[in-house]
Amino acid sequence: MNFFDRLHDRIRTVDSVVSVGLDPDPSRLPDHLQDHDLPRWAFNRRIIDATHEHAAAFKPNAAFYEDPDGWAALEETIAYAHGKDVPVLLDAKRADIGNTTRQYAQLLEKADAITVNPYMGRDSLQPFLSNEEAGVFVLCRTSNPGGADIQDLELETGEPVYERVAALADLWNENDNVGLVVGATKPEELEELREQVPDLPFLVPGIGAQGGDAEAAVEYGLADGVGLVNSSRGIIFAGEDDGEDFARASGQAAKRLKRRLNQYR
Ligand SMILES: O=C(O)c1cc(=O)[nH]c(=O)n1[C@@H]1O[C@H](COP(=O)(O)O)[C@@H](O)[C@H]1O
Repeated sequence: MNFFDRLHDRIRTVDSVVSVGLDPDPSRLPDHLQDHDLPRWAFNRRIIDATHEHAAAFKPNAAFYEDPDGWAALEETIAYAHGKDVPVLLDAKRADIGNTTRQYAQLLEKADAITVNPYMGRDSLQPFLSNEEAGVFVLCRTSNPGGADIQDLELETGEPVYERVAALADLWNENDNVGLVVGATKPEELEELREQVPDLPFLVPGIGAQGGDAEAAVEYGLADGVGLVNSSRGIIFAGEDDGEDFARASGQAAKRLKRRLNQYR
């Protein structure tokens, strides 16, 4: 079954478009987990237990796992999320020349979807795009201030680079498996892009810790009701000062976000 069909079912089941970002910054993990063999996995397991009922997806960012223990923690995390029937979007932002990107594409043997970087063009994404089962979210207009440096540059045609990326992603969507990443900090761009590519679901990060616009994220992020609005630190570190009880606040934060976003659906 295609990723977006699975995501559609998951959104219906939990009545939520919340993506819970699993970005377990080691310096912020609770003290009592530091002695665990794999503290990031111990942390994620408790976060998953507390939040899965409100999660349309979990989104681990690969940056928090790129070391031997990290990969082990990531594998455990993905398997555990799948055990709770929650799809996993690996935020890896990958792409490279053909033989290299074919290796990267193996990441999709574990995760259900991935974020990719369009900078190197279609062939650098082909192994991801050819995987009909997997979701491929193409970075389009990112939430960070420096996103403007390249993405907002005007082309000879007058369109900004991010709009060209959206048009290309639409062309690359031969298997109905492509979405865009558009930051909630860019509500006007979200609106324009929704009009430009009405069929592509968006992953919208940048609410919570980055202060983006939750209403615009929902109003423009969803295509036929399908899309994801992500919060990472705002959920997983909600109980940072609560010691052993830290995960309860995460569950509450995920539920609050779900309700807030549902007001706009
Ligand atoms: O691809 C992403 O998910 C992403 C794109 C973007 O434009 N901005 C952005 O913040 N992200 C990711 O979304 C998450 C945001 O985390 P919080 O700011 O803690 O909610 C991080 O994992 C970022 O890497």
